Amino acid sequence: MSPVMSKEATGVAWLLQSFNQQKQVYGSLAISIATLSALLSFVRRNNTVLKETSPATFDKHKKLFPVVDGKKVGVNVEFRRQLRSIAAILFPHWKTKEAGLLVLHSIFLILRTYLSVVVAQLDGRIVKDLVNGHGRRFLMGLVYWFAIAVPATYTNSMIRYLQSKLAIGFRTRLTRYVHDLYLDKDKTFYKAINLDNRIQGIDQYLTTDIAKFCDTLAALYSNLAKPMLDTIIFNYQLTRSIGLAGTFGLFVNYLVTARLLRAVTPSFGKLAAVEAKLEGDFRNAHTRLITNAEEVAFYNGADLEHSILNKTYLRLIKHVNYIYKLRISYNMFEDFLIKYAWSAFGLTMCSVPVFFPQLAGSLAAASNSTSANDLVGSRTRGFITNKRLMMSLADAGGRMMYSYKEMAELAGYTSRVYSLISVLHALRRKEYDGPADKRQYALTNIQGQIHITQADQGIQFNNVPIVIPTPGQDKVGDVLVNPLNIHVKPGQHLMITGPNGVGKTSVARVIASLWPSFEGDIYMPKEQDMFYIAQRPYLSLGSLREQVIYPHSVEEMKQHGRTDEELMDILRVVHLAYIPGREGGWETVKEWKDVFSGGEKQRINMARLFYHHPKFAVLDECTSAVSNDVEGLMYSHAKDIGITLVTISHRPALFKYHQYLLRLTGNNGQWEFETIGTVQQQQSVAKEMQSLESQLTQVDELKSRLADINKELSLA
Ligand SMILES: Nc1ncnc2c1ncn2[C@@H]1O[C@H](COP(=O)(O)OP(=O)(O)OP(=O)(O)O)[C@@H](O)[C@H]1O
Repeated sequence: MSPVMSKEATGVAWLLQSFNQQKQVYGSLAISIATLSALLSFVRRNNTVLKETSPATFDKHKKLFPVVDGKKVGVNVEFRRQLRSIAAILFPHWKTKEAGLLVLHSIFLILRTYLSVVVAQLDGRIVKDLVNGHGRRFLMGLVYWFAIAVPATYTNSMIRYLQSKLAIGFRTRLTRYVHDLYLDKDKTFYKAINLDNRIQGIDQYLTTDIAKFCDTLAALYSNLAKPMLDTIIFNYQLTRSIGLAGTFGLFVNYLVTARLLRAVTPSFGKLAAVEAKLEGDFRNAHTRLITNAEEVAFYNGADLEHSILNKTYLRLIKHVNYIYKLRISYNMFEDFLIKYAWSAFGLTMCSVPVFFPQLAGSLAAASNSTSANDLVGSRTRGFITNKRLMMSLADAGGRMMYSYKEMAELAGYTSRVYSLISVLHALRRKEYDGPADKRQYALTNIQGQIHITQADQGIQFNNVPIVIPTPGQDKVGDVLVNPLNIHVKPGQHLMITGPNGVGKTSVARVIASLWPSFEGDIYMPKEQDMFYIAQRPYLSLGSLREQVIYPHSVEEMKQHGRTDEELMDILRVVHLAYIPGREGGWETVKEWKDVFSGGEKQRINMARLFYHHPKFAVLDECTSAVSNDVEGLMYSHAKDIGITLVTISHRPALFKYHQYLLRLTGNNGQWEFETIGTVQQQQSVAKEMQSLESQLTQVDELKSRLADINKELSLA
C-alpha cells in the first residue's frame, strides 16, 4: 500500500469510526423524521367536528360531579379528584385526538431529553479536542454540532406546537361539553342565570376560565413531565461520572428544596380563583354598559357608570397587586435556592471526579486511567459534560419546583371549571340550591307536576301557586299568586291583567316551565304547540330573514318548505313590508336591535308568531309600543288563523279580543277569573270609551290654540 493510499484508508477508517461513535446523532434524525410523518398523517386524519354529548354520557358523569361547597382551594386531595373528574371529559376514551397528541408530545419530550444528553457529550468532546489541539476532530465535532441542531430545533418547536394543540383540543372538548349542558332542552342556561346564585358571572367561567384552565393544564404537562424525565436520565448519566454519593447528594438537595418551597409558597390557587372572579366582575360591568348604552346615554349616567367601572377595576387591580407583592419575596427565595444555591452545589458535585477520583463513577474512572497527556483533556471533557448535565438538571429541577406554583394556579382554575360543570349537572337534574329540610316553597321541595296533553285539551292549572323561586340555603320563595285554577280551551282567548309587579309575567314563566311549579298540576300541550313573546323584544344575531323566522335556522325554514314570499306576506300583516326593500333584502346582516324602532321591534316579534303559527301563544305586553290600529289588525289576524291567545296586559283596549279575564289583584295573592262581557267588563270598557270621548271633545279647542301659536310665531 502506497503512503498516500494508506493515508486515505486511515481517513476513511477514521470517518467510519467517527460515524459509529456518533450514530445516536443520525438515530435522532431518523426518529424525528418518522415522528413528523406520523404526526402529520395523524393530525390530517383527525380534523373532525366533535359530536354532541349524549344524555347517557351526562348520566354517567353524574357521580363524578357532585356539588362541593366551601372546600379549600389548593393542591390537595380534592383538587386531584376534581382534575380526575374533568379528565373524563378531556379523554372520554384512549382513541381520542387529545390522547394521540399527548403520546406524540411525550415522544418529543423524550427526544429532547435524549438530544440534551447527546449535546452535553458532544460539547465535552469538542472542548477536549480543542484543548488537546486535534484540529480535524475539532472540525468534525462542529459538523456533528450542526447536524444535531436540526432535530434539536425541530423537537423544540414541535413541543411548543403540540402543547398549543393539546390546549386547544382540551378547550374544544370542554367548551362543547359545557355548551351541551348549558343550552339543553331544559333551558339550563336560564336556570343557571336566574334560579341559582352558585355561579355568578357565568360568561367569565365559560370563556376565560375554561381557556386558562386548558392552557395551564397543557403547559403543566410539559413543565412537569419533561423535567421529571430529564431528572431521571441526567441523574443516570451523572451517576456514571460523579458516582452514587453525588447522586444521593442531588436527591437530598431536591427534597430539601421541595420542602422549603412548599413551606413558603402562598396559596396561589385560591388567589388565582379570586382573581378570575374579579376579572369576571369587571368584564360584566362593561357588558352591562354595552347592552344598555342608549338608556345610560339618555339618562346622562356616564359619571355614575364611570365610577362603577373604576371601582370594579380597582378591586381587581388591588388583588392583582397583592399577588405581585407576594411574588417578590417568593420569587427571590425561589431564584436564590434554584439558581444560586443549586449552581454552587452543582459545581461542588462536578469537582468530585477531580478531587476524589475514588468516589467517582465508571466514566470518570476510565478517563482518569488514560495517559498523562490526555489527562487534562479528559478532565476538561468530563467537567464540560458534567457541568452541562448539571445545568440541565438544575433547569429541570427548577422547572419542577416552579411547576408547584403553576399547579397551585391550576388548582384555582380547576375549582372554577369544576364548580361550573357540577352546578350545571345539578340544575339539569333539577337539584337547586335550597335548604336541606323540605320546607314549603323551598327550591329543594318542588312538588308540582306537569302533564303534557293533546293541544285540544288546552292549558289547565289545578291548584298551582305562583311563587318566586329563591335560591339559598335558608331561603323559601314568596307567593305572588294564590293557587290558580284556570282552564284555557282552544279558541277561548284569555287575558291576564293586574297592577305592575303583581305576577302576570310570572304566570307566563310557570307556563313556559322557566320557573318551577311548587304545587298542583299543570296540563299543557307539547312545546311545539306553544309560542311565547316576551315583554322585551329580542333580536338575534344574523340576517333580516333570521329575525322573522327566529328561533328557526334557515335550514329549518327550508326543511319546512317555507319561502321568502310567505315571509313577505307576514310582514304585510304586521305593516313592515317596507323593511326588506329599505334594508337591502333578506340576506342583510345588521345589529338589528339598533336599527329598528321600539314599535318595529315588537312587530318583528309578532311576525315570528305568524311564521311559527302555534296552537297557543302567550303574549306578554308585546304590542305596547304598536299603534292601536296595527295592534288590532295583528290580534284579529292571530285569531283568524286559529291561534289561541293568552295575553298579559293592563290595557282594557285589548279586552275585546278575549273571552276570559284573569285579574290578579295583588291583594295577598288573590285573583279573579271572569268572562269578558260581564257587567264589570262592560263598565271598564265604557270607562275607557268615556275617557277617549272626553279627549276628543278637546280636539277643536287644541286646534284653535295651535293656530294661535303659529300666528304669533309668524308675527314675531
Ligand atoms: N328572579 C326574581 N327574584 C325576585 N323577585 C322577582 C324575580 N322575578 C320577579 N320578581 C318579582 O316578582 C314580582 C312579579 O313580577 P312580574 O314580572 O311577574 O310582574 P308583572 O305583573 O308582570 O309586572 P309588570 O306589569 O310590571 O310587567 C315583582 O315584584 C318582581 O320584582
